[in-house]
Amino acid sequence: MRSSLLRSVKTLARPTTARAYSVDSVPSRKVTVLGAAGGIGQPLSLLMKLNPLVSQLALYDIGGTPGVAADVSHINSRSEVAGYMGDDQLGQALEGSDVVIIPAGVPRKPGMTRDDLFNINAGIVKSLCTAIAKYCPHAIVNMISNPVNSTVPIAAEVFKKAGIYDEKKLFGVTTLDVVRAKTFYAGKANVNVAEVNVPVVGGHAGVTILPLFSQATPKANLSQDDIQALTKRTQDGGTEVVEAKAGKGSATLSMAYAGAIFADACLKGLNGVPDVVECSYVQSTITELPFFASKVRLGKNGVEEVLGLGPLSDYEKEGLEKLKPELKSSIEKGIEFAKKN
Ligand SMILES: NC(=O)C1=CN([C@@H]2O[C@H](COP(=O)(O)OP(=O)(O)OC[C@H]3O[C@@H](n4cnc5c(N)ncnc54)[C@H](O)[C@@H]3O)[C@@H](O)[C@H]2O)C=CC1
Ligand SMILES: O=C([O-])CC(=O)C(=O)O
Repeated sequence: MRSSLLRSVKTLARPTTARAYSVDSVPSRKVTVLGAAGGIGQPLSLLMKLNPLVSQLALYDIGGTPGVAADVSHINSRSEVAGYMGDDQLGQALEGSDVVIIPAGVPRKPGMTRDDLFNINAGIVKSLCTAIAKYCPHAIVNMISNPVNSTVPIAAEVFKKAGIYDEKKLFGVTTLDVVRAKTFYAGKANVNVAEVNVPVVGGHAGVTILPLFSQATPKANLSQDDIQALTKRTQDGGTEVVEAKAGKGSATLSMAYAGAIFADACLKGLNGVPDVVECSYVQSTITELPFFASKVRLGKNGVEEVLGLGPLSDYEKEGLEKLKPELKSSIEKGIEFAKKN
């Protein structure tokens, strides 16, 4: 997955006018980024512009999108780029969209939890999802805005109220947890990072992030202390960046990368590429919780199959039980907000 994205980037960066891919064989796909002028939005828009599966790229924000769109549009890759700004243009940005990526909302500052963002971001997500229901009810939605554990249930409720909810099309983007787990594992196990796979399940906040290092490949003989340290570092990865940025926001570049990987997987699934599997926070029955992140097979309609957890170590089993109360209450908080407002 990552290597194919890098291949696309390299191909498109080549200084040649020859087409490195056949546009005719690739279906037209419109991707909309909501929050496109932000810290994540800008590099994510760049990466989506480099993706040859995208034919139309719509960049929406409450401000700043004309500049971002003009800038990105000069890149000599397949997609046509258009910028949209403000409520009046939201419908146009969304109309006909196949995949909507949402990195809109405020990021954390040091000392805050993701849940501290709820009060502002819940309303933003609700209004954007109301517009999605109206203008592109069949689009796949990639939710990045935090707290993901609650914003995905909010989106589901908004879509249910509008009568268009399709659980196969709503995804909480947890790819950054996987990206981090892979990087940290490769460092500790001293293996080639490009070959590493680690599923990360649960949710996207603190202890709800549960990396399954017992299933990591290539296998390495790590001590229990190492596994615990890797688990904690993955769970605290976002906080590590928030603290390093010291008040200037949270992960943006690594998130843009992760968001681009996940959107690319959704597009591949839509286009009928077989065996596209990524971890994502989706409606789920693999535990008693209604939303849960696990490996998901992506297909022409979005989620094709929510895959099970596989064998867990005792440490992971314990982690799974520990995360459930927090994840449950974040889900309930989202549902309650959407029902009340
Ligand atoms: N799922 C994940 O793994 C991650 C999620 N995040 C979350 O992503 C969100 C965005 O983070 P950043 O890009 O760093 O923040 P940012 O503040 O740099 O950018 C957010 C953008 O959203 C825009 N925005 C605000 N209200 C909007 C609305 N109603 N419609 C459209 N756009 C709107 C703002 O104008 C701004 O351009 C935060 O909630 C953050 O916590 C961040 C990193 C990882
Ligand atoms: O930590 C944050 O606030 C942003 C985020 O979700 C991450 O980096 O994983």
